Amino acid sequence: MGALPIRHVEKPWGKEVLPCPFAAPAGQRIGEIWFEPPEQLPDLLVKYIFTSEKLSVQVHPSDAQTLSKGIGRQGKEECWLIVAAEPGATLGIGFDCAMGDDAMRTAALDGSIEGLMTWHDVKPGDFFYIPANTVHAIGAGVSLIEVQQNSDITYRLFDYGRPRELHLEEGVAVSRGETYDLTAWHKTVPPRGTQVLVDGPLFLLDQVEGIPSEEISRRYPGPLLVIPREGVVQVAGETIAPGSCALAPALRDVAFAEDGVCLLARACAA
Ligand SMILES: O=P(O)(O)OC[C@H]1O[C@@H](O)[C@@H](O)[C@@H](O)[C@@H]1O
Repeated sequence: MGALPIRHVEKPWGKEVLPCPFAAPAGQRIGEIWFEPPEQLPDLLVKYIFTSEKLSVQVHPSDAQTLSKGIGRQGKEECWLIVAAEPGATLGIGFDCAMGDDAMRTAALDGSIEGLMTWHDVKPGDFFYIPANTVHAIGAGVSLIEVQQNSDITYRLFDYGRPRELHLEEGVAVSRGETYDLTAWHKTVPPRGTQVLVDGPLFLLDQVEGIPSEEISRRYPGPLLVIPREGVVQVAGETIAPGSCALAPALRDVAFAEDGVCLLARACAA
């Protein structure tokens, strides 16, 4: 119980200098900080992502697609809360115009896929849910918190010529050549206040200011992850500060500060 172990993941698009309270080990370009999923809540992975360059143009399969391929129980849906963004920072999500498989394959091969995607300007507090099969590429100059299904199945369609593996056929097979529906999947999250960010069907995510209401308590009847954003929380007596993520056996084991803000997350029953 308590603070989850942290894993630093090097990425070609990561950063050698991370924003406070994080620190990259000397000489390493860290792109992701993972909080190792605990046994009691194995289906969710929380990460901080820090970018100095664009990530690959990529797509993830759904639960049904991974199951039918025999490559696991979970596909990968994910969501992003932007915590910092340099001026002009963007995220590529979906396409400006509808596109078929052949056009997508050709565009991925010649790199024009980047220009066909819709690049959304971002600022702190922007929140995006990325359903499986949505083609996406996080841009340069952002720090974000990602909550995702605990699966590492990423199909890269295009990687700006970096010498990493691509997964063109698998990727095209599960990609939707569609516009991203901002009305359905984007929210604006003020730095304070209580707000439901994700309401299933795969997981729940809430921002909570102060002491959780009865309504929030009903959404979290069992083990949950607590991610402080502003101020510390105590989880079973352990102090958890911003930049950490803790497992709590239940909401009653968490002492929230009246003026604190944190994120709560749990997976939905399979
Ligand atoms: O394939 P690269 O560019 O390293 O990006 C991989 C990363 O992409 C992001 O969109 C998220 O899905 C992360 O969970 C993932 O680790």
